Amino acid sequence: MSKEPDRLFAQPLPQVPDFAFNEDVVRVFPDMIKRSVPGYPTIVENLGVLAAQFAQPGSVLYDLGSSLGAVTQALRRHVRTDGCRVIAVDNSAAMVERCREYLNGQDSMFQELLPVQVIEGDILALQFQPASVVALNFTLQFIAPEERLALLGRIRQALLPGGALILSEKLRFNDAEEHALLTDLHVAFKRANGYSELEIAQKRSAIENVMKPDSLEEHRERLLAAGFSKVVPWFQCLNFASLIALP
Ligand SMILES: Nc1ncnc2c1ncn2[C@@H]1O[C@H](C[S@+](CC[C@H]([NH3+])C(=O)[O-])CC(=O)[O-])[C@@H](O)[C@H]1O
Ligand SMILES: O=C(O)C(=O)Cc1ccccc1
Repeated sequence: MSKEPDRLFAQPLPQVPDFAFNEDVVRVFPDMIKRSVPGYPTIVENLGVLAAQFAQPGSVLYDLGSSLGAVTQALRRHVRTDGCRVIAVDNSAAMVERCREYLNGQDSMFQELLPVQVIEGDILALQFQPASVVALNFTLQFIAPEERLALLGRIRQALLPGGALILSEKLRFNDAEEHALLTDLHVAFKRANGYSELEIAQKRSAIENVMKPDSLEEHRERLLAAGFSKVVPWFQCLNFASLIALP
Protein backbone atom coordinates (compact mmCIF):
# COMPACT_ATOMS: atom_id res chain seq x y z
CA MET A 1 0.00 0.00 0.00
CA SER A 2 1.13 3.53 -0.82
CA LYS A 3 2.34 5.38 2.26
CA GLU A 4 2.09 8.81 0.64
CA PRO A 5 0.58 11.28 3.14
CA ASP A 6 -2.62 13.15 2.22
CA ARG A 7 -1.77 16.83 1.71
CA LEU A 8 -4.31 17.40 -1.07
CA PHE A 9 -6.02 20.28 0.72
CA ALA A 10 -3.01 21.67 2.62
CA GLN A 11 -2.47 24.76 0.42
CA PRO A 12 -5.15 27.43 0.00
CA LEU A 13 -7.07 26.77 -3.23
CA PRO A 14 -8.57 29.80 -5.04
CA GLN A 15 -11.64 27.63 -5.71
CA VAL A 16 -12.10 24.21 -4.16
CA PRO A 17 -13.16 21.76 -6.91
CA ASP A 18 -15.74 19.04 -6.26
CA PHE A 19 -14.12 15.92 -4.79
CA ALA A 20 -13.33 13.23 -7.40
CA PHE A 21 -11.71 9.81 -7.11
CA ASN A 22 -8.90 10.75 -9.51
CA GLU A 23 -5.20 9.87 -9.64
CA ASP A 24 -4.24 12.46 -7.02
CA VAL A 25 -6.73 10.96 -4.56
CA VAL A 26 -5.67 7.40 -5.43
CA ARG A 27 -2.05 8.17 -4.50
CA VAL A 28 -2.96 9.26 -0.96
CA PHE A 29 -6.18 7.29 -0.46
CA PRO A 30 -5.02 4.76 2.19
CA ASP A 31 -3.72 7.61 4.37
CA MET A 32 -6.75 9.85 3.66
CA ILE A 33 -9.40 7.31 4.57
CA LYS A 34 -7.61 6.12 7.73
CA ARG A 35 -7.16 9.71 9.01
CA SER A 36 -10.68 10.80 7.98
CA VAL A 37 -13.00 7.93 8.88
CA PRO A 38 -13.06 7.01 12.57
CA GLY A 39 -13.18 3.23 12.96
CA TYR A 40 -12.27 2.50 9.32
CA PRO A 41 -9.60 -0.18 10.02
CA THR A 42 -11.90 -1.89 12.54
CA ILE A 43 -14.84 -1.85 10.12
CA VAL A 44 -12.80 -3.25 7.21
CA GLU A 45 -11.23 -6.11 9.17
CA ASN A 46 -14.50 -7.08 10.86
CA LEU A 47 -16.36 -6.92 7.58
CA GLY A 48 -14.28 -9.97 6.66
CA VAL A 49 -15.26 -11.69 9.91
CA LEU A 50 -18.96 -10.90 9.35
CA ALA A 51 -18.80 -11.99 5.71
CA ALA A 52 -17.44 -15.39 6.73
CA GLN A 53 -20.67 -15.93 8.72
CA PHE A 54 -22.94 -15.09 5.76
CA ALA A 55 -20.98 -16.55 2.82
CA GLN A 56 -22.86 -19.38 1.10
CA PRO A 57 -21.07 -22.09 -0.93
CA GLY A 58 -20.72 -21.33 -4.63
CA SER A 59 -21.89 -17.72 -4.41
CA VAL A 60 -20.55 -14.27 -5.23
CA LEU A 61 -19.33 -11.75 -2.65
CA TYR A 62 -19.59 -8.18 -3.98
CA ASP A 63 -17.40 -5.25 -2.95
CA LEU A 64 -19.27 -2.28 -4.45
CA GLY A 65 -17.26 0.94 -4.69
CA SER A 66 -14.14 -1.06 -3.94
CA SER A 67 -11.59 1.77 -4.24
CA LEU A 68 -8.21 0.12 -3.64
CA GLY A 69 -9.79 -3.19 -2.59
CA ALA A 70 -9.34 -2.98 1.19
CA VAL A 71 -12.67 -4.78 1.73
CA THR A 72 -11.91 -7.35 -0.99
CA GLN A 73 -8.60 -8.10 0.72
CA ALA A 74 -10.38 -8.53 4.10
CA LEU A 75 -12.96 -10.84 2.48
CA ARG A 76 -10.11 -12.92 1.08
CA ARG A 77 -8.34 -13.05 4.47
CA HIS A 78 -11.44 -14.34 6.27
CA VAL A 79 -13.76 -16.23 3.91
CA ARG A 80 -12.90 -19.87 3.20
CA THR A 81 -16.34 -21.04 1.98
CA ASP A 82 -16.21 -23.46 -0.97
CA GLY A 83 -16.68 -22.07 -4.43
CA CYS A 84 -17.05 -18.41 -3.44
CA ARG A 85 -15.59 -15.65 -5.55
CA VAL A 86 -15.28 -11.91 -5.08
CA ILE A 87 -16.44 -9.29 -7.58
CA ALA A 88 -15.10 -5.79 -6.85
CA VAL A 89 -16.63 -2.90 -8.77
CA ASP A 90 -15.59 0.75 -9.00
CA ASN A 91 -16.21 3.40 -11.65
CA SER A 92 -12.90 5.21 -11.09
CA ALA A 93 -10.34 3.97 -13.64
CA ALA A 94 -7.50 5.22 -11.43
CA MET A 95 -8.82 3.26 -8.41
CA VAL A 96 -9.39 0.09 -10.44
CA GLU A 97 -5.90 0.12 -11.94
CA ARG A 98 -4.22 0.44 -8.52
CA CYS A 99 -6.69 -2.02 -6.92
CA ARG A 100 -5.65 -4.72 -9.43
CA GLU A 101 -1.99 -4.15 -8.58
CA TYR A 102 -2.64 -4.51 -4.84
CA LEU A 103 -4.70 -7.67 -5.36
CA ASN A 104 -1.91 -9.17 -7.49
CA GLY A 105 0.36 -8.43 -4.53
CA GLN A 106 -2.02 -10.26 -2.18
CA ASP A 107 -2.16 -13.22 -4.62
CA SER A 108 1.62 -13.50 -4.64
CA MET A 109 1.84 -13.53 -0.82
CA PHE A 110 -0.97 -15.96 0.09
CA GLN A 111 -2.24 -19.25 -1.26
CA GLU A 112 -5.82 -20.48 -1.57
CA LEU A 113 -7.39 -17.04 -1.70
CA LEU A 114 -10.86 -16.68 -3.22
CA PRO A 115 -10.69 -15.77 -6.91
CA VAL A 116 -11.40 -12.11 -7.58
CA GLN A 117 -12.54 -10.10 -10.57
CA VAL A 118 -12.20 -6.30 -10.56
CA ILE A 119 -14.69 -4.54 -12.82
CA GLU A 120 -14.41 -0.90 -13.87
CA GLY A 121 -18.05 0.10 -14.03
CA ASP A 122 -21.04 1.86 -12.53
CA ILE A 123 -22.71 -0.15 -9.74
CA LEU A 124 -26.02 1.37 -10.89
CA ALA A 125 -25.67 -0.49 -14.21
CA LEU A 126 -24.52 -3.81 -12.73
CA GLN A 127 -26.33 -7.08 -13.50
CA PHE A 128 -26.13 -8.83 -10.14
CA GLN A 129 -25.43 -12.56 -9.89
CA PRO A 130 -26.78 -14.58 -6.94
CA ALA A 131 -24.82 -13.20 -4.00
CA SER A 132 -24.40 -14.10 -0.35
CA VAL A 133 -22.48 -11.00 0.75
CA VAL A 134 -22.72 -7.48 -0.62
CA ALA A 135 -20.49 -4.81 0.91
CA LEU A 136 -21.23 -1.14 0.35
CA ASN A 137 -18.42 0.30 2.46
CA PHE A 138 -18.84 4.09 2.37
CA THR A 139 -20.13 3.98 -1.23
CA LEU A 140 -23.91 4.58 -1.03
CA GLN A 141 -23.30 8.14 0.23
CA PHE A 142 -21.73 8.98 -3.17
CA ILE A 143 -24.71 7.62 -5.13
CA ALA A 144 -27.37 10.17 -6.18
CA PRO A 145 -30.07 10.08 -3.45
CA GLU A 146 -32.84 9.34 -5.98
CA GLU A 147 -30.99 6.20 -7.16
CA ARG A 148 -30.37 4.70 -3.71
CA LEU A 149 -33.67 2.84 -3.15
CA ALA A 150 -33.64 1.14 -6.57
CA LEU A 151 -30.00 0.07 -6.11
CA LEU A 152 -30.79 -1.46 -2.70
CA GLY A 153 -33.81 -3.21 -4.25
CA ARG A 154 -31.59 -4.80 -6.90
CA ILE A 155 -29.12 -5.92 -4.23
CA ARG A 156 -31.96 -7.38 -2.15
CA GLN A 157 -33.21 -9.34 -5.19
CA ALA A 158 -29.72 -10.79 -5.77
CA LEU A 159 -29.17 -11.85 -2.14
CA LEU A 160 -29.45 -15.55 -1.30
CA PRO A 161 -31.12 -16.85 1.88
CA GLY A 162 -28.56 -16.70 4.69
CA GLY A 163 -26.72 -13.83 3.03
CA ALA A 164 -26.39 -10.17 4.04
CA LEU A 165 -25.74 -6.64 2.87
CA ILE A 166 -23.16 -4.81 4.96
CA LEU A 167 -23.64 -1.05 4.62
CA SER A 168 -21.18 1.45 6.10
CA GLU A 169 -21.91 5.17 5.91
CA LYS A 170 -21.20 8.58 7.38
CA LEU A 171 -24.36 9.55 9.27
CA ARG A 172 -26.41 12.69 9.54
CA PHE A 173 -28.50 13.17 12.68
CA ASN A 174 -32.04 14.55 12.80
CA ASP A 175 -31.45 15.95 16.28
CA ALA A 176 -29.53 19.21 15.73
CA GLU A 177 -27.60 18.96 18.99
CA GLU A 178 -26.52 15.37 18.34
CA HIS A 179 -25.53 16.31 14.78
CA ALA A 180 -23.44 19.29 15.96
CA LEU A 181 -21.73 17.30 18.72
CA LEU A 182 -20.72 14.35 16.52
CA THR A 183 -19.66 16.67 13.69
CA ASP A 184 -17.44 18.62 16.11
CA LEU A 185 -15.99 15.39 17.45
CA HIS A 186 -15.25 14.24 13.88
CA VAL A 187 -13.36 17.51 13.31
CA ALA A 188 -11.43 16.84 16.54
CA PHE A 189 -10.61 13.34 15.21
CA LYS A 190 -9.23 14.85 11.99
CA ARG A 191 -7.24 17.47 13.90
CA ALA A 192 -5.79 14.76 16.14
CA ASN A 193 -4.74 12.94 12.96
CA GLY A 194 -2.71 15.94 11.81
CA TYR A 195 -5.11 17.77 9.52
CA SER A 196 -5.01 21.59 9.74
CA GLU A 197 -8.11 23.80 10.00
CA LEU A 198 -7.54 24.77 6.34
CA GLU A 199 -7.36 21.14 5.21
CA ILE A 200 -10.51 20.30 7.15
CA ALA A 201 -12.43 23.30 5.75
CA GLN A 202 -11.35 22.79 2.13
CA LYS A 203 -12.10 19.05 2.23
CA ARG A 204 -15.54 19.84 3.69
CA SER A 205 -16.35 22.12 0.77
CA ALA A 206 -14.92 19.60 -1.75
CA ILE A 207 -17.26 16.82 -0.58
CA GLU A 208 -20.42 18.81 0.19
CA ASN A 209 -21.84 18.55 -3.35
CA VAL A 210 -20.83 14.94 -4.00
CA MET A 211 -21.38 13.11 -0.71
CA LYS A 212 -24.85 13.21 0.84
CA PRO A 213 -25.16 11.28 4.11
CA ASP A 214 -28.52 10.05 5.41
CA SER A 215 -29.65 9.47 8.98
CA LEU A 216 -29.80 6.02 10.55
CA GLU A 217 -33.61 6.24 10.45
CA GLU A 218 -33.56 7.01 6.70
CA HIS A 219 -31.23 4.05 6.10
CA ARG A 220 -33.42 1.71 8.09
CA GLU A 221 -36.65 2.78 6.39
CA ARG A 222 -35.14 2.64 2.91
CA LEU A 223 -33.63 -0.81 3.52
CA LEU A 224 -37.02 -2.11 4.71
CA ALA A 225 -38.70 -0.46 1.68
CA ALA A 226 -36.16 -2.24 -0.55
CA GLY A 227 -37.34 -5.58 0.85
CA PHE A 228 -34.82 -6.27 3.60
CA SER A 229 -36.41 -7.93 6.63
CA LYS A 230 -34.07 -6.78 9.40
CA VAL A 231 -31.51 -3.99 9.91
CA VAL A 232 -28.90 -4.42 12.64
CA PRO A 233 -26.29 -1.74 13.38
CA TRP A 234 -23.08 -3.52 14.42
CA PHE A 235 -20.63 -0.60 14.68
CA GLN A 236 -20.63 3.14 15.26
CA CYS A 237 -17.67 5.44 15.86
CA LEU A 238 -18.73 9.10 16.09
CA ASN A 239 -20.73 9.90 12.93
CA PHE A 240 -19.68 6.77 11.02
CA ALA A 241 -21.64 3.54 11.27
CA SER A 242 -22.00 0.12 9.72
CA LEU A 243 -25.22 -1.90 9.43
CA ILE A 244 -26.09 -5.48 8.60
CA ALA A 245 -29.23 -5.79 6.46
CA LEU A 246 -30.76 -9.26 6.18
CA PRO A 247 -32.84 -10.41 3.20
N1 LIG B 1 -21.72 4.72 -9.28
C1 LIG B 1 -20.58 4.16 -8.84
N2 LIG B 1 -20.20 2.95 -9.31
C2 LIG B 1 -19.04 2.38 -8.89
N3 LIG B 1 -18.22 2.94 -7.97
C3 LIG B 1 -18.58 4.14 -7.48
C4 LIG B 1 -19.76 4.81 -7.88
N4 LIG B 1 -19.84 5.99 -7.21
C5 LIG B 1 -18.74 6.06 -6.42
N5 LIG B 1 -17.98 4.96 -6.58
C6 LIG B 1 -16.72 4.62 -5.91
O1 LIG B 1 -17.00 4.42 -4.54
C7 LIG B 1 -15.80 4.60 -3.80
C8 LIG B 1 -16.13 5.31 -2.51
S1 LIG B 1 -14.85 5.19 -1.30
C9 LIG B 1 -15.08 3.50 -0.82
C10 LIG B 1 -14.05 2.97 0.13
C11 LIG B 1 -13.81 1.48 0.00
N6 LIG B 1 -15.06 0.71 -0.11
C12 LIG B 1 -12.97 0.99 1.15
O2 LIG B 1 -13.54 0.36 2.06
O3 LIG B 1 -11.77 1.26 1.16
C13 LIG B 1 -15.52 6.04 0.07
C14 LIG B 1 -14.76 7.20 0.55
O4 LIG B 1 -13.72 7.55 -0.05
O5 LIG B 1 -15.23 7.83 1.59
C15 LIG B 1 -14.83 5.36 -4.72
O6 LIG B 1 -13.73 4.57 -5.06
C16 LIG B 1 -15.67 5.72 -5.93
O7 LIG B 1 -14.93 5.72 -7.16
O1 LIG C 1 -13.25 13.38 5.17
C1 LIG C 1 -14.43 13.39 5.52
O2 LIG C 1 -14.91 14.36 6.12
C2 LIG C 1 -15.33 12.29 5.26
O3 LIG C 1 -16.46 12.43 5.52
C3 LIG C 1 -14.86 10.97 4.74
C4 LIG C 1 -14.25 10.89 3.39
C5 LIG C 1 -13.13 10.07 3.27
C6 LIG C 1 -12.51 9.93 2.04
C7 LIG C 1 -13.02 10.58 0.93
C8 LIG C 1 -14.15 11.37 1.05
C9 LIG C 1 -14.77 11.51 2.28
